[in-house]
Amino acid sequence: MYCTRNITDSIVWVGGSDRRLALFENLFPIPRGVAYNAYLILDEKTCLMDTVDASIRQQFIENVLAALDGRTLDYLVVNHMEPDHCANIEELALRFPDMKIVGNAKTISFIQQFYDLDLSDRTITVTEKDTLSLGRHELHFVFAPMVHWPEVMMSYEASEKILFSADAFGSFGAHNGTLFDDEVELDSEWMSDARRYYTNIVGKYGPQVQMALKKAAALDIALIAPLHGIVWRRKMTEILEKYQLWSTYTPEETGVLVLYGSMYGNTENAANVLAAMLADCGIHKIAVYDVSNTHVSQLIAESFRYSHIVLAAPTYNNEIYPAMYNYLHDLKSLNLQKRSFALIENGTWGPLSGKAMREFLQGIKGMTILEPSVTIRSALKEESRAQLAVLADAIAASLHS
Ligand SMILES: Cc1cc2nc3c(=O)[nH]c(=O)nc-3n(C[C@H](O)[C@H](O)[C@H](O)COP(=O)(O)O)c2cc1C
Repeated sequence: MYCTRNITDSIVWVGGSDRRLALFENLFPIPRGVAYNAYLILDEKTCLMDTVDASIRQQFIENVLAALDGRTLDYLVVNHMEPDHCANIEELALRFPDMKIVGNAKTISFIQQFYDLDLSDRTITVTEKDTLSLGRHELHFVFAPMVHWPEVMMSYEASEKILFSADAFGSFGAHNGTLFDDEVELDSEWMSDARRYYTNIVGKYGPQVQMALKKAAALDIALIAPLHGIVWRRKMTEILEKYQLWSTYTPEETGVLVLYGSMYGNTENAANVLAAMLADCGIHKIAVYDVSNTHVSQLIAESFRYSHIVLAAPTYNNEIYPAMYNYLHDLKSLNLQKRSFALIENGTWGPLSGKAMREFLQGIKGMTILEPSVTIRSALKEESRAQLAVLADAIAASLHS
């Protein structure tokens, strides 16, 4: 049975949710599931804005057919060619032989790479200068290359002022019947999932997101309809402000993120002691995570959030403890910048993890390493505890500067 909601009188959400998938992109845990959004515009012409993942194909087709109510589908606009949004192009092409597929030149070439579909006479290739009239509704195309694939575009519907934003402004999380930002717990649920989605999937492309935000700023937008997560209509400013911070790598919180790895508990002890010292210094925005039992996508999201990051890791075969290494690798490849770090190393016979972490951080833009770096030889002693106290003071001074 179909399951749809209207986002306006003439535009229907025809997407769906998957609560069975454990890992999005086979990488990211999604305990709250994930939604794949698609939208059908009903006018003199009918126009579908993207499709959905193969996992919810049946629900999606039922939704589209119900919303069409016997009409045919004239256009499919493909804003993003990632398979979780384009998995039903073939199915729709077969069901609606007269349907035209609308995309930019890259989109059309990607369709041919993914599918064996005869596209002759079926495609409309658009540029940013083109418009597509559906009757009362008119679509304009706003290219957003590398947010986060090269073909990505957003479509702006001028009569109802709707931005179909592709993956931008999307989030993990299945819909609970609710669809709009004013129907959900924004801060406790959706914003943290939007942060984890953005930072891990789009985070590397801050400059490209900035370009897309500038283009969006020139539009009069009443509603943002992304391909994942909630539809933004009342709290658009909140997500736009977050995108401004995330895409410029500006911390959301002036506070301290303490990340530690530990086998026998001694580095963990040092992390806890430092956190307590920071609290004694009057710092209360502190978050402590064990890198071994917190998914790296959460560590990345928190790293985009906090201004100061303490890394505490044992030495492991003359290298960085593997779970910390894995985090650092992601952090660097996702291009995080403008952070103050502090380092705590541990080792029993030749501590080297501090030096190795320092080298790893060296290439990060706008990065400061606060001194002293603390060395622990197996377990914290009075001497290394005193070093931690000096480090806590240095972090406090940096936070208050
Ligand atoms: C597989 C393995 C490799 C290690 N490699 C080194 C090393 O190269 N250099 C060193 O000083 N300690 C090394 N250690 C020892 C730990 O780094 C050291 O005991 C540290 O204090 C452990 O901290 P923790 O109590 O937080 O787990 C190694 C330990 C293990 C299990």
